[in-house]
Amino acid sequence: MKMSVIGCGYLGAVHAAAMASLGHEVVGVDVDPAKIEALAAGQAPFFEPGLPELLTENHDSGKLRFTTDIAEVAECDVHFVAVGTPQRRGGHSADLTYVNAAVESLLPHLKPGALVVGKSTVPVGTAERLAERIEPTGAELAWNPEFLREGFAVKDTIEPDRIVYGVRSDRARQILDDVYRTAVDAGTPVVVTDYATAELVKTAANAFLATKISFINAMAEIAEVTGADVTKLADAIGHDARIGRKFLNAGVGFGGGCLPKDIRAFRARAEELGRGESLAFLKEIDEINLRRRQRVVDLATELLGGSVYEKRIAVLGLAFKPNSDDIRDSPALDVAVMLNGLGAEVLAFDPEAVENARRAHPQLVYAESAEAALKDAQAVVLVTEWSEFRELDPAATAGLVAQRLVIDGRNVLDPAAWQGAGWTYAGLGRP
Ligand SMILES: NC(=O)c1ccc[n+]([C@@H]2O[C@H](COP(=O)([O-])OP(=O)(O)OC[C@H]3O[C@@H](n4cnc5c(N)ncnc54)[C@H](O)[C@@H]3O)[C@@H](O)[C@H]2O)c1
Ligand SMILES: O=c1ccn([C@@H]2O[C@H](COP(=O)(O)OP(=O)(O)O[C@H]3O[C@H](CO)[C@@H](O)[C@H](O)[C@H]3O)[C@@H](O)[C@H]2O)c(=O)[nH]1
Repeated sequence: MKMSVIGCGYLGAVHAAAMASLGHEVVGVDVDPAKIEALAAGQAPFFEPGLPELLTENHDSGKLRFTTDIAEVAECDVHFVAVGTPQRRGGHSADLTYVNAAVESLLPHLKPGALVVGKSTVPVGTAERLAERIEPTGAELAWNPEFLREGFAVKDTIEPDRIVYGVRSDRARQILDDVYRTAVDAGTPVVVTDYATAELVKTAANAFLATKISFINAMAEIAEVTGADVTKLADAIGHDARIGRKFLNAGVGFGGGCLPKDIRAFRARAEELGRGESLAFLKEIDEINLRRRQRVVDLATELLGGSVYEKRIAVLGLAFKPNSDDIRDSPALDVAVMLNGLGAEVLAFDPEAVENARRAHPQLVYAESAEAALKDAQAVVLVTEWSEFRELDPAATAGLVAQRLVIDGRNVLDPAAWQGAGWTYAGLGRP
């Protein structure tokens, strides 16, 4: 099948490459010439495991090409819309400028019978409105939210755990079945529904995940004043299959280009719909989450004798999570910026995110390696749980620092091992 992917960011680039590897003929379109230039040369413009291989493979087979010229999509039967829906400046709602612009740019190039497929995360009601623009051209709209996780994006796209179609016709459903033939034939659950439900499934899923993380972080806050261990608590409640252990890792909290903005936009949309009270709890979820960043800074202050001013602090991690170079709303970067703002001599390192962090925060000092960041540090703050940080040897690391103080913002180090090597260890919600 011939298809286009409009918007080749974290979601769109992976989607385009994955669709090509499933045998489709794909053209990826983006308004950013630098991104398109990299992708057209078979290079991933961001860090995502498995993406470079997929791009090279499909580039060589001729199944995948990239362009900034929207007119090149005219032959396509299916058009995925995967542009960004960031938080609106100065507000909480989603900025739909890019979705609207992408759809408007597509309209003159849609052939009758073409299917436009919304993948971006949008406020409920958006698809209904966009359909009014698309249907007069003889094309149709479907909403097909995406659930991939950064760091696992290739696998999540090729082998999703479920597929959701919001459709208005059986024909649209059949086209989507053909798009996802490999997964459908492998028995992947497919939920076929209307636009509003499809849009809501996505925001509800992210709201639930955010709630689960903030729930355990609220337990961490209680653990901190009672001497309890939130990691043991998570293990114990997680053994209950109705609760489950996943997404119960307490720490510096959630960030990234999705969870924070999606819960805010969901709440804003509920307010517009006159149901603000239904999602009022998401404000608490957001606040608990942001408090955890402050908690790391407060711990550093307390353990460094009441002030971080002119204290040398190694910050390990800048990306919002490991296996990603994404720094959007990153708790790790936020902690580095807060410490720096308090006058600490921060030396930050991340295996993949330094370049992005440097562009956003040139005032920070970045190290070339974890060892370089640790050198002469008076405190070590681990805020993104890359495996190279989890595997640090406390005895060897002790030789690099000026003072053996580690704040484990992700609760991934073994407190006994670090304490055994002479370190003061502080986790979040664990003694
Ligand atoms: N990143 C993820 O893991 C993920 C997962 C599921 C859903 N989503 C959703 O997918 C959407 C995209 O997210 P992302 O993380 O890829 O964002 P992103 O900012 O990385 O990418 C968006 C891309 O769209 C391009 N763009 C903007 N306007 C355009 C236009 N008119 N025509 C063509 N291209 C245009 C931008 O240049 C950019 O490359 C969002 O709605 C997000 O919530 C993201
Ligand atoms: O127990 C946990 C699990 C995650 N996190 C943090 O939560 C954030 C989000 O993690 P994750 O959900 O793995 O990352 P994303 O790639 O942003 O994926 C989320 O957002 C995507 C975009 O909407 C969805 O497609 C995915 O299904 C959804 O998991 C990160 O900062 C993690 O460090 C925790 O603090 N504790």
